[in-house]
Amino acid sequence: MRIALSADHAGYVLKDQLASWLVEQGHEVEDLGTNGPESVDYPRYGAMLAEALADGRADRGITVCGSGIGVAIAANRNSACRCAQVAEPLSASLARQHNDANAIALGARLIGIEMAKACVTAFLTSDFLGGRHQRRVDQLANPSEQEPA
Ligand SMILES: O=C(CO)[C@H](O)[C@H](O)[C@H](O)COP(=O)(O)O
Repeated sequence: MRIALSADHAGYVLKDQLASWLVEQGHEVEDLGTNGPESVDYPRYGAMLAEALADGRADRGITVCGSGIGVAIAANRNSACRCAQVAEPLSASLARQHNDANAIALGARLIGIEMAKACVTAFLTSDFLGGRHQRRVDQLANPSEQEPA
């Protein structure tokens, strides 16, 4: 699978660990940075991840900041991106099964490498269930099709 990764300064160590591990597993990884501890601003890194998904360079995305929240908010400003902030594997599976998430955001200050790998494995191996979930995902892209309350 082609997987794009990005991180801010709080997440780059975890991002690099995940990138090496994913390459070992045979995935094609695009590392969008950042690549050092200098303080950077997360909106750029969330946005770059979403752009890699939007233009078709990546099938899935993983983005990391201190909490996973900032990069997720930034990535989700691009309508091509459905990014779920997750801290355990069940949420990562549900993000695929119900939300057809094409990206996850991890918090490097919240979870360690083994939990991060468990989340990524669940994200990469779970399939979208379609059906009623497809209707809802379609509504995300086109809010005018939402059913009245
Ligand atoms: O966006 C965040 C919080 O929602 C991320 O966790 C950032 O990595 C964090 O805000 C960075 O904080 P720092 O004090 O500038 O290292």
